[in-house]
Amino acid sequence: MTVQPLHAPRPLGLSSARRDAAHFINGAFTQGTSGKYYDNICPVDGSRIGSVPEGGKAEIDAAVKAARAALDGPWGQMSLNERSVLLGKVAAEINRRFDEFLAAECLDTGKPASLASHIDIPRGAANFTMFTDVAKTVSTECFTTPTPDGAGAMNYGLRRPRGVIAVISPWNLPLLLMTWKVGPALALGNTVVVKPSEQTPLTATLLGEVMNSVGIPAGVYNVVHGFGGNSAGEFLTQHPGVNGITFTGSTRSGEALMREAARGVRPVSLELGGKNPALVFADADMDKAIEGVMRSAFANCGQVCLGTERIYVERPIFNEFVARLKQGAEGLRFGRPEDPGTNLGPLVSELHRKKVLSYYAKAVEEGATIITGGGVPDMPAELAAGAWVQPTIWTGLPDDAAVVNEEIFGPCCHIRPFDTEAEAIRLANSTPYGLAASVWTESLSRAHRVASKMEVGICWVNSWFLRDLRTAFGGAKASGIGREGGVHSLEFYTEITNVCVKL
Ligand SMILES: NC(=O)C1=CN([C@@H]2O[C@H](COP(=O)(O)OP(=O)(O)OC[C@H]3O[C@@H](n4cnc5c(N)ncnc54)[C@H](O)[C@@H]3O)[C@@H](O)[C@H]2O)C=CC1
Ligand SMILES: O=C(O)/C=C/C=C(\O)C(=O)O
Repeated sequence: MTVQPLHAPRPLGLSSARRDAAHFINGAFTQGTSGKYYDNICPVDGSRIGSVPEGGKAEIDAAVKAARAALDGPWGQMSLNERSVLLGKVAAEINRRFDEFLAAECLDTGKPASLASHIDIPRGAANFTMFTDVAKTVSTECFTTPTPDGAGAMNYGLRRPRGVIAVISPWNLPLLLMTWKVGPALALGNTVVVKPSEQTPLTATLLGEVMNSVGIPAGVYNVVHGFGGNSAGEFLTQHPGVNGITFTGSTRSGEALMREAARGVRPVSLELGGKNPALVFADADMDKAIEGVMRSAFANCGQVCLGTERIYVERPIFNEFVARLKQGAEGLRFGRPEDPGTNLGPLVSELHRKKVLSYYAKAVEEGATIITGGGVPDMPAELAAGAWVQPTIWTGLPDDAAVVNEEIFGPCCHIRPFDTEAEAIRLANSTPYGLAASVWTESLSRAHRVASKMEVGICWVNSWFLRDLRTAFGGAKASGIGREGGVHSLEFYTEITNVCVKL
């Protein structure tokens, strides 16, 4: 494990004025009326980035009312083509202000700029262009229906926006995951109230400036900051003016949110936790498998819901695989986000570090062999207050160990050997979760056979996080309800009215 040499960090390009978050309601930035604030802390070094206002019922009510008024006003009158032009401008403006978005995301999360500039910010922009294209090309159904008089009837579907959408988003890929919901919601004519994660308020705030500068009408995009339970998040999901709720985050919060959504029978789209397996067969291309599994276990410091925390390796290649993954993990470089050589940032917060370290301790109690890591790295004094943890690999745990069954959301994984394809499939599926899996094999028929048996929403073969935004994205079992992406987003963000015309 190496620690980045400390050079003077290049400025992250965010002016001090933008380090304090603000609500964005009805096209205006506001601190709200609750009078409550909390500090936004940078996980790289524990420094204070700025302040964040905590919204209460008044801010949520104002945001929902603004969203409703926009729906009833100019936004609701716009054609898909007009919305498409405006959302294209949003994407272009994010790209024009790329460095500011990058700086904001890196400050909030501590993630390497090399990662955020490759994934988070470009995807944040792309999420605004992709869904108008889908909406323009996907037709609704049409049936001709025989009637007793012989004249018949014609049925056709009309899509209408669902209304005011509550977007509750997490901290691990803040801009990417928030716009993954805001993009399609707006493309399809809805308006939104966003409650970003309390830990990553900056890019959602910055997006308010973009919305105003390209002429998105006031009230279409609203942001209220705050916490989840008994705070802005819960007040938003409870608000009777909200017509649908879309959420990415933990399964436990998803359950709470679903209870709120039951009032008024509001639809939910939930993308929740995972305990994702990788199956590595003896015929896999070892270099590709190591590269892919390295990313899936350690990218974003393991804080990706699609990440791999359980690795099953066919016995003949088990020792080699473990040795090579260990070598890879030990080659990762901690450092400040702006240092180009950094490929491992801190966890998002000290609180999350406590959770991850509690699993590191539990692994020892449960009898794991620590192949590498297992603790906190020695960091230079300037970074010592950051939320750093070592990338960690374990072997030797029983299948019922907590560490093998519960989502940790850190840079860690357990590796276990298997002997038969049937055993690998059984192990992969023996979890309440069902978000993602990856299968590594050079056998075409095995790849298709095993993929078809995975009880997950997304199965990659010989890859990981290879995303086509037109595909269905979401989780099976306790990993979620519903799918978003491409035409699937149309299902959640619109209501279909069937028109039946008697001829
Ligand atoms: N993408 C994913 O799958 C993510 C999974 N997680 C998992 O969740 C664990 C806990 O992390 P948290 O930050 O607490 O995630 P969380 O799921 O509690 O938070 C995600 C979002 O939901 C909001 N929220 C929480 N409770 C709510 C409620 N009752 N009503 C409305 N909104 C609510 C939060 O304010 C935040 O905006 C992590 O350790 C990780 O295992 C966390 C973040 C993302
Ligand atoms: O939409 C994507 O490509 C990425 C999704 C990642 C998550 O949902 C997550 O990490 O929570």
